[in-house]
Order: sequence, then structure tokens, then C-alpha cells
Amino acid sequence: MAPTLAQPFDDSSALFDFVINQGNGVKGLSEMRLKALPKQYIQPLEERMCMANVQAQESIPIIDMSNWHNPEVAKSICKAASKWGFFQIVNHDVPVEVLENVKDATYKFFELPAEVKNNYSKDHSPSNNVRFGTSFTPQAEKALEWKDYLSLFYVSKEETSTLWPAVCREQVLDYMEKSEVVIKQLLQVLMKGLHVDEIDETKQSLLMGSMRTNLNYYPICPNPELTVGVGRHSDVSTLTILLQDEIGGLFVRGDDGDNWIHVPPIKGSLVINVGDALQIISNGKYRSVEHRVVANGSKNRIFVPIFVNPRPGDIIGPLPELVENGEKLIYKQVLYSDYVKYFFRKAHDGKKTVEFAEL
Ligand SMILES: O=C(O)CCC(=O)C(=O)O
Ligand SMILES: [Fe+2]
Repeated sequence: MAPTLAQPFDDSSALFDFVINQGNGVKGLSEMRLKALPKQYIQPLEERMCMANVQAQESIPIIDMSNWHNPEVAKSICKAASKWGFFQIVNHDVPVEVLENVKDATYKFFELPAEVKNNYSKDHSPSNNVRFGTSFTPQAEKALEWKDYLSLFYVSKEETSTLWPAVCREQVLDYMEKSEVVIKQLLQVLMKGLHVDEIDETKQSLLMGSMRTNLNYYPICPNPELTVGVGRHSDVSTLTILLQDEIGGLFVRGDDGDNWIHVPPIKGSLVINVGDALQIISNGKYRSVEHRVVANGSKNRIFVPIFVNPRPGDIIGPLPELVENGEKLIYKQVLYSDYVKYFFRKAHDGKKTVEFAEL
């Protein structure tokens, strides 16, 4: 039952209990129609998005994938991955209905009662591969983020049928399976751009050996300007495929200091971004770029990223082809699971995670 006091969450343990332990999430807070944002969500000034820093004239590239073989298209993909770290793709092979179905399934999951969603929380989920949660790492954060999520790490079809929530299982699987085609096309092009013509088994594992899909839910927020949906970070993936709804709110750091570029929703498109693992593997040729999500005062927003990753047990480092070329190496070899642990142990802190792999 939600507390009914005027300012119910002065006490952080009451807030944690309601939001985290009982599984209400920020969605539960949002539905209480609080007059003011609980103080635990108030971000320091420097972490709030200042609209004066938004560069309205700039936009990340939009790439038509129907001709992905074409050398000009391939060139524009590699250029976008090195200059912006972000681009949108249109006319890709993932059917629109698959995207619409996974968005509907995301709403359905978050509409479940708190006690049902809570069966998938850190304390109750039967597996680490399925996790319902809120914010990013509440235990390590000075200020919380206005976001709930369900994270689904794919192991096998058998496991999905026993562990994944039935309301979204098939839709998420379908979205992941159908996206594989475009993931392979992109990785093939990006590897060619590094003069690597063949993706053998070792490279295939490094580039796309494991996948995780998150269903992110950003409910209406009482004081969106005081908090964030997701704080500044870069992803730990090789590539991230992002499906956003029509609300918008994702910002990417531009290339001259503190300027941010909005990623406008385009129906049927997918946003692609380079993650830290690909930055390391490519010895810095492709860049994982900081991004953040603002909270919204009038609309609920969903967002469904697929994180394409190395396998946890893979050693990542600059590809042997780049080492043989005599390039100056920026990164060392690190165990991917150590890298990921390091990312999740701290609050979002911009691009700092990649220092873990610097020489
Ligand atoms: O919701 C979004 O727009 C992006 C979320 C994100 O950056 C992430 O989950 O890594
Ligand atoms: Fe991200």
C-alpha cells in the first residue's frame, strides 16, 4: 500500500522499501501523483540536462540499410561509428510489426502488479539472467535515476521458456532473432572498415557472443528538470540496437565539449550505437559516445535496447590485425566479465569505465 503522507519519503529507508523492496519502482511513485520529486532523485546541478547546451542544428546520421553492400553506404556506417558513435538506420530488415509487438509487450510487463514484477527482482528472481529493477545501481548512487527496467540475458530458448515473463517472452525473442540479421550486416561492414575481411568464430564470439535485452520504462515525473532518466554513460556492449517510442528524450554528446544532440524518434527506425567493447577491440577507431536520457513531465516513455556483447569469459583487446599493423595500442587485454563488473559497481560516470582497459 502506498504511503499517504504529504511528503512521504523524507526517510530514505521508507522510499527504498516502497520502490525497491516492494517492487513498485518509480512507476509506483509516478502513480501516486506526488507534488514534488522525492529528494533522493534530485541530481546535482552538473548532472541535469541544461537545454542551453542542446545543439538543435546538429543531428546524428540516418543511414538507409537497403543498400548496405554499397561501398558508399558502408563508408557512411564506418564514418558514423568513428565520428559520432551513434546513427539511426532505416529500411533495415527488422519488420515493423516485430518492433510494435515488443513495444506492446513492454507496456504489458510494466502494467503487471508490483508483486508480480517483484518476482523478478534481485532478491527474488530465480536467475541472475532475469532482473527487474529500478534506477541503475541504487546502492552505489548518490542520486537515483527515474527509470524502471527488466533485463533479460539470453542463454538458450529452453531457459527463456522457463524463466522469462510470459507477457513479453516471445516478443523479445522475436525482436532479438530478427535483429541478428542487421547486427551481422553492421559488424561485417565495421570489420571491413578495419581491413578485417573475415569474421571467424573467435571474432564472432568477441563481437556478438552474448546478448541482453532491456525493457526500460520512464514514467511521468513530477519535476523532470531536477532529475535524469539515465545519467551520462557509455554502454559496455560492442553495439547497442535501440528501439525508442515516439516520445524522444535521448541525448548524445556532440564533438565539442558540453554540447548535446537529441536523437529524434523516427517511426520504424533503430538507433545504433558503438559500445566500449567495440571501442577497445577497434583500438579507438570506433567510439563509444556518452549519452543520457531526460525525464518527462507529461508522458510515459519506453525504450528497448539490445546490448550485443562479447561472451563474459572472452578476453577483449585490440584485434590482432591492428596489433600486426604496428599501430600504437591504446588498450590492454581485459576479461570482459571484469570490465562489466567494474561498470556495474559504480554509479553512471560518463566515459570513465573505459579507463579500466587503458594502457
Ligand atoms: O532509454 C534510452 O533512450 C537509452 C537507455 C540507455 O542508454 C541504456 O539503457 O543504456
Ligand atoms: Fe546506454
